[in-house]
Amino acid sequence: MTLGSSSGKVAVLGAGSWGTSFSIVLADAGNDVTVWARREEVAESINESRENVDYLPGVELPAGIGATHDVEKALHGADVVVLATPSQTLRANLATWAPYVEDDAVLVSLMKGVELGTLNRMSEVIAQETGAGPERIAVISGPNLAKEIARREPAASVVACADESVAKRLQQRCHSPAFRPYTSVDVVGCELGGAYKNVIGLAVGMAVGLGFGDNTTASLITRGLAETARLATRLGANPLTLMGLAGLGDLVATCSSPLSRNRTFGEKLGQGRTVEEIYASTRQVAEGAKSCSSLRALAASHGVDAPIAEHVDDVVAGRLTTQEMMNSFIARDTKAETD
Ligand SMILES: NC(=O)C1=CN([C@@H]2O[C@H](COP(=O)(O)OP(=O)(O)OC[C@H]3O[C@@H](n4cnc5c(N)ncnc54)[C@H](O)[C@@H]3O)[C@@H](O)[C@H]2O)C=CC1
Ligand SMILES: O=C(CO)COP(=O)(O)O
Repeated sequence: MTLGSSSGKVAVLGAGSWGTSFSIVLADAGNDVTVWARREEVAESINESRENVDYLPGVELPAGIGATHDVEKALHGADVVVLATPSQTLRANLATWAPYVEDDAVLVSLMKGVELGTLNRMSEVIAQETGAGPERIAVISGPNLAKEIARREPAASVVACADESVAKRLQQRCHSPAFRPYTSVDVVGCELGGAYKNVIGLAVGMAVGLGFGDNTTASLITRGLAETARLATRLGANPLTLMGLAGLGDLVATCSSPLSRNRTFGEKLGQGRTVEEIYASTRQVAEGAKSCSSLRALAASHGVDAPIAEHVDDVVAGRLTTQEMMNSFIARDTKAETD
């Protein structure tokens, strides 16, 4: 199956907030979209009421979107497969899904996390579990808060694939009246920008929860970007990617918006809630709460200094309080800004 540039069948695997919102983008761009939902009742509700009541209540889904609980049906005839589950579940899911993926279909990750244990990025997990080469693996990442995208508020994003011609065809497949994708060949930079901004979002949320203002959050955002760029460039990313939509753009959206689950998770921690209480209060994923640990380990394995990932991981693991984290940031050994 060869990737077309105008329209075609797209399978979106994962009917949470982002899988459903991105399905709207794809349908608006002219694709025939089938969303796979883990729970049968979610698929039924999308087909019958044109709404995903659990993850995107109040948003009418366009006619170009159908839903199913049957993954084989979703994948049949799809030349683009969009992966939109929580990062830590991807490997186990792909083990089941891979036999049904059409030969040559392009696999697109929307996920913003790094796998615990293996420290693999999502594109690496996809390659290992499906055998797809880099020309069949892409990432879409940028400042794309699901609820705003679902309301068709204008936004831009990055479509990254090692094969630029594939990135260009995918760009056409998801260019809608409200969604403007740019191409990139920097898969590593886009993935690490997306995963790291969640950890910085947690730290900013903690600062907000503690009652601190814009100096504190701007300092965390700026040093967070430096930390992200330090690790990403060590792993081969183009530094300019981190200054772009998948780096700075997404960092700003996440750290500024009350819609961000990661920022909200951090804010609750700053207000004194426990990690267990926060997990119990929402069914939605806050990727940074897991990826703080994998990014910390990834940075350590490459000898990269990652104080924000380290401190956030310590808070999430209960080894530090949020106030101790802030005190420790200020008390660290002093250094030059550009070191
Ligand atoms: N929500 C947003 O604004 C954005 C989210 N993302 C990323 O997209 C990915 C998915 O996030 P959301 O859709 O927002 O999460 P969500 O929490 O809203 O939905 C997750 C979906 O995955 C399903 N799921 C949970 N565990 C599963 C498992 N073990 N196997 C299969 N499916 C499972 C859930 O039923 C749900 O449909 C994350 O990596 C997130 O960082 C990226 C850009 C924007
Ligand atoms: O990735 C996102 C926006 O680009 C969504 O952020 P949260 O997962 O923190 O809600």
